[in-house]
Amino acid sequence: MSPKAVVVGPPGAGKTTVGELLADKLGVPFRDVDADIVELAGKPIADIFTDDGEAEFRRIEGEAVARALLEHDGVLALGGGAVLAESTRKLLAEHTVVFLNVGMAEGVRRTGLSTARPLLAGVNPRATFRALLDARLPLYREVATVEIDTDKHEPAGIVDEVVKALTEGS
Ligand SMILES: Nc1ncnc2c1ncn2[C@@H]1O[C@H](COP(=O)(O)OP(=O)(O)O)[C@@H](O)[C@H]1O
Ligand SMILES: O=C(O)C1=C[C@@H](OP(=O)(O)O)[C@@H](O)[C@H](O)C1
Ligand SMILES: [Mg+2]
Repeated sequence: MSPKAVVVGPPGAGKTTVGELLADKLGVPFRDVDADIVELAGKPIADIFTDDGEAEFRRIEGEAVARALLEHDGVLALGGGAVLAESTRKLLAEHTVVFLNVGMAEGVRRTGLSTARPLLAGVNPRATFRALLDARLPLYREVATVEIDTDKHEPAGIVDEVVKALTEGS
């Protein structure tokens, strides 16, 4: 059993939103590792960061991704920082991985109103987002089968692009 597609990318790229629509389109189930983590920990992600720290969140995340890759055969969305773990990047080498990209301005706009992402909750979200992109872009590209820029398109259009890119690549 293996996911039809694993979706990675920065916060606000639309992994959850587009991932769900993509699963609908392909007629397969959708699973989001962030939701798995919330269920496992029994509390929201912001509370895990506050109570237990980022390192503990990443430990739980690494295990949750590994389990989901084994168990899920639909579309699987990861959290934006899952690719930071080398062990996760190694596992992803065996999978079809869709990298949804988003630029700093649009990423900050999309995530700006939410308090659910503790990493972006600081005083300067634009600088934080910029630094996050600089650190992670090479990692997303290392694992990606296809890369789709989401800045200028609605989720439904992005789904069509993903399906096209995956069909062309297979
Ligand atoms: N292509 C898009 N255009 C406009 N808004 C979007 C797009 N993709 C996602 N969004 C919005 O951005 C926010 C973050 O989307 P989400 O799917 O949670 O991203 P991620 O899971 O990658 O962090 C949501 O409010 C969502 O509706
Ligand atoms: O970028 C990150 O490090 C994170 C992104 C979040 O998921 P989304 O990318 O779905 O927002 C969530 O896993 C956590 O807040 C950490
Ligand atoms: Mg998400």
